[in-house]
Amino acid sequence: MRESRVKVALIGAGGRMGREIAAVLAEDPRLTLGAAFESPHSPLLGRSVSGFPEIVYEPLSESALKGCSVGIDFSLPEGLRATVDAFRSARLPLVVGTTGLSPDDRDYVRKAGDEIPILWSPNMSLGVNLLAILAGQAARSLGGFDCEILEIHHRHKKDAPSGTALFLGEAVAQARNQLLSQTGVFVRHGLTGEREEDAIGVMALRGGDVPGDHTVFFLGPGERLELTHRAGSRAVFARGAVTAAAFLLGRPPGFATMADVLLGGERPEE
Ligand SMILES: NC(=O)C1=CN([C@@H]2O[C@H](COP(=O)(O)OP(=O)(O)OC[C@H]3O[C@@H](n4cnc5c(N)ncnc54)[C@H](O)[C@@H]3O)[C@@H](O)[C@H]2O)C=CC1
Ligand SMILES: O=C(O)C1=N[C@H](C(=O)O)C[C@H](O)C1
Repeated sequence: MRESRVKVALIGAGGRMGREIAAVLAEDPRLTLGAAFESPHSPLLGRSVSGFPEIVYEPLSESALKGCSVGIDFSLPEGLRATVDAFRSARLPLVVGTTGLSPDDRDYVRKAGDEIPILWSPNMSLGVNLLAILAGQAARSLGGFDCEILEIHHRHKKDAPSGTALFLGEAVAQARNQLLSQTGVFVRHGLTGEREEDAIGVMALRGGDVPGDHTVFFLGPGERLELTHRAGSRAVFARGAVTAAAFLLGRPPGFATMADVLLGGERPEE
């Protein structure tokens, strides 16, 4: 029988998230896997993808994108610009979940929205995107409280703090009319002196197989508020990524976030 489902090009297909997304696509009624891209140095090249015996891991190329209608990237920042360029040339929409991006990388992704539908979000879960809104509201309501953010991730995570922790910090900073790049404190060690009043501490723990925990603390005189999100497994991120890919299909060029997909565009600053 001819495959009628929309084909997805998956970048970072052999990684933890890539494999999780392939598993979601194997069950999805509308979208399926069309191509599985891996690093040119990956030992997986040439091997079949689990659940898709006809598809082998290969390095990204424009010719291999043919037949695919949308891309999903969960890889590393190093290769991201080349991936964005390939999707711009092919005029295909792209979902990016990769974190650890520099401010310039983020601008590069955003700018691609002039040419293709593109979405970047450091966290594809509904709960975290709502948490960013709640954290912004709390920051506005709890003037004078100190804000600290703590994240915990598995031992294999390569970037710190997590993209989500930075996103939450940006939501709090924005609600206070500040910039996280100016008020964020990412390390404390030794004789640090007293806490700066406007500081937003963003701290990372690593260990075990934790899929992703984030807590935003508001610490005030005699009381504290803790807003926590815990991902039960990576499946929540994978399902979110596939939903985002379906969202981009048929849309005009533009930059989107998961707030557009899951919350009708409601963002932390609103
Ligand atoms: N936005 C979200 O909801 C989430 C984002 N992430 C982020 O996704 C990224 C990947 O996470 P994991 O899957 O845990 O990492 P991983 O290290 O298991 O997988 C990354 C994969 O990308 C491949 N890769 C590297 N360079 C490549 C290139 N140029 N072309 C194609 N493939 C390439 C690697 O060989 C590896 O297989 C990280 O930045 C992580 O923080 C992870 C979970 C959720
Ligand atoms: O690397 C991970 O695993 C995760 N990365 C994302 C991040 O950096 O925020 C999202 C999620 O928490 C899992």
